[in-house]
Amino acid sequence: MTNETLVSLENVEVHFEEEKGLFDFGDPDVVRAVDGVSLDIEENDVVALVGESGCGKTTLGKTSIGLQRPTGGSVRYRGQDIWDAKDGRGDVDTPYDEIRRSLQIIHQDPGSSLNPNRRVMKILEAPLKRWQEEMSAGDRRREVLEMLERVGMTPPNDYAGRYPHQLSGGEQQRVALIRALLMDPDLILADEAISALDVSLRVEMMDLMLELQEQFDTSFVAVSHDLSNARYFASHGDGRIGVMYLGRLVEVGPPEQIINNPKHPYTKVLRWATPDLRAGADGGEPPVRKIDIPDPKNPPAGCRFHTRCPKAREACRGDTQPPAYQLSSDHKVACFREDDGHEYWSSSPLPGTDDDPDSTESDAASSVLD
Ligand SMILES: Nc1ncnc2c1ncn2[C@@H]1O[C@H](COP(=O)(O)OP(=O)(O)OP(=O)(O)O)[C@@H](O)[C@H]1O
Repeated sequence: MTNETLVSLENVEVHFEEEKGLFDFGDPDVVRAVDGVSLDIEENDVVALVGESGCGKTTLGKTSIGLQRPTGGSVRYRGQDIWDAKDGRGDVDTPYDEIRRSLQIIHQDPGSSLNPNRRVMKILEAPLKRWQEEMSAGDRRREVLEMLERVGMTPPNDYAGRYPHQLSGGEQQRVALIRALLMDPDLILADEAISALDVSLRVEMMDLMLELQEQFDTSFVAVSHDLSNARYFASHGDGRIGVMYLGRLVEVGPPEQIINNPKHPYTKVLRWATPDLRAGADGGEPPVRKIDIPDPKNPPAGCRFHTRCPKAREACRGDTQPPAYQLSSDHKVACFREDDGHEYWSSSPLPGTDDDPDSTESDAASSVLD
């Protein structure tokens, strides 16, 4: 991994205003899908975003590739603010078209993103026609066939002549991956790109993405609700796992740190909730006080996780959200417990937490996540 920053998110917010009914005159409800996230994505980087449904993974992923406009903060591609480039504000060093080409996406359901009326050859020639206008028709076809062969779709001529519905889910996802790569992108967002595949095909697809990542010098942001898959992808790609909770990035770090030595109490919950990873100390009750995830339209003050956290104290529900404490060059945690001098340590444990002297049995429930 080189240290050149490709995409830099600084204090990014994405707040969605919910539509009101015709006779509903109050202020619109605001969903804080992403709320104050900073993250640098390097060249040849791999970042796997994990967290419960609705925590903002997809929104953050789309914001990283310029598909979602943030309502606050900035998103830069090689130093150029993406939305300034789009709106033509200030001196634009990198044109928006180039940014769009460099930041690509593959979706969970490739079937719906591939034109059902076009054969694979036509689908895959399109990006080359658009971005490499000087390429001859013969070279274009050769390149497409070579890519099909590279991803194991052989004989390539046969696959090139098929329509998307004549491909399996795994083959459709390969075509979507080739189409993204033919744009010669710097970063691909893989949004739950393997979750619709049979379990047996998931590792194969992750291996293929990582193999091509090396060959094409591309970075990946992978959105996943499964911590084991995120671990596989991030560890084989020499990358990081980012754990999200209610719009916040609560921990980001190398996969082995996140799995074997998680620092944020919420990361421990995620590990507990992942059967493949639940072992030893995690074997018993879930390390959480309440199952219910708070409403993202009305998130708790202070640390977003304090209503469920078994370590929460009075200081966690104050006005301040925990900043990201840097534990090592690539490991950050947003929990007051990482600051030895924080008032957390002198404040009273909240009722029902591990340190509450009046607490008896944990009132944790037996199932935590969906
Ligand atoms: N266009 C939108 N308009 C309004 N609310 C939205 C919009 N997109 C997302 N949201 C809301 O923002 C929050 C975060 O959604 P997002 O899809 O980013 O979460 P996620 O972690 O990717 O969830 P999942 O794993 O279920 O896809 C959710 O409460 C969702 O309902």
